[in-house]
Amino acid sequence: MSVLRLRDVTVGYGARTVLDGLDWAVGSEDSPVSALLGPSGCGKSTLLRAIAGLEPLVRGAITWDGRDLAHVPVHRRDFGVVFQDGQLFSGRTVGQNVAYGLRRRRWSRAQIDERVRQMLDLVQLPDIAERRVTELSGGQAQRVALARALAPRPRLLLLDEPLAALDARLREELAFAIGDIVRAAATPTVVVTHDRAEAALLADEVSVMRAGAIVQSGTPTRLWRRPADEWVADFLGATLHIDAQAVGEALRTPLGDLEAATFGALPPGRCRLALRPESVRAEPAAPATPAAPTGVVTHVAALPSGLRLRVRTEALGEIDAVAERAVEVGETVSLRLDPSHVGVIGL
Ligand SMILES: Nc1ncnc2c1ncn2[C@@H]1O[C@H](COP(=O)(O)OP(=O)(O)OP(=O)(O)O)[C@@H](O)[C@H]1O
Repeated sequence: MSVLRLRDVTVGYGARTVLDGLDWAVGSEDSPVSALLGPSGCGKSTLLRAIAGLEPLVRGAITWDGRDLAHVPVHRRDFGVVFQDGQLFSGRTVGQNVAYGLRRRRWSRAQIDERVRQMLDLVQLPDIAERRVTELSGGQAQRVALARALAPRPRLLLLDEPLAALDARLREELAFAIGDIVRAAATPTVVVTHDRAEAALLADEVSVMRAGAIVQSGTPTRLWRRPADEWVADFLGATLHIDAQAVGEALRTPLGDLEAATFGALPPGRCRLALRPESVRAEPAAPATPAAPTGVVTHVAALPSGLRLRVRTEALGEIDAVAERAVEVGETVSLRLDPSHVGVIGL
């Protein structure tokens, strides 16, 4: 599989630098789908536009298979692009939309018909070639936009927040589907999103972007388990950071001991842990030992995923936790860390 490499990529609007010496590589065999994840305004769309050839570089280079793209115009890059709202041609049918890039490339009528059929099968919308695009639901429209972008066999697909305009349930369903579709088409793909769950649903590798630079890349699991710093941990959903100390086989924390071996190689001495609400389990039962950490419940909310609590503790003040059994405000609970939801920062 071919690889897109960015080296020292710098892009600005007027005097303002938006991408600042950015290095990145996407499209490797192991990770055909890469997500670019970052908060609003960090430069994700600018980066996608620079890759597409729509923004000039102030400095640096973008190469495809080692070849510099500086003088390759947008239409010669053979990159497919899908934006947030699909941007289908509203006066045309679904089939005419999917055929658009093929007509421009002067494919024959028979080749176009066959490819349109293949693409609509791929996005699981067979039999709608004759339909007007104004009659489609939001999810169907995004599938058609994907079919249109993939039809001319682009060597790279760029998706800019492709699910942002859809409701939550459809977003999740389509996130899996888009991942399947681009892998089936064997097209390396970059998808821009500000939603960490969407990034994990879609991509093999996630790159976290902050203020014009990539701060960490890795599999979603790697990012949850080993966030590069506290900012990355928070952006990925951490609500608390605590100190921990490796002592023999144990990792000592203000919320009890963990088995150090669970975390793989840890540096000797102190480290910092990133906790999400799911990292802390609260039990209404009294603690087994007097030394076990406890807290008093101050808030309870029933979320679809289970009970979410806020608990006042002596050592750490108010912290977030989850509970499997019903608890009430004012109740004392024992607290236990769930190592499968604990991240170690900065390794
Ligand atoms: N055409 C432009 N002219 C001037 N400034 C721009 C232009 N486009 C973007 N910017 C600025 O560049 C910064 C990065 O914008 P960009 O759209 O790349 O961010 P983003 O991470 O995609 O954000 P979002 O998730 O909100 O779309 C923002 O501060 C934005 O205001």
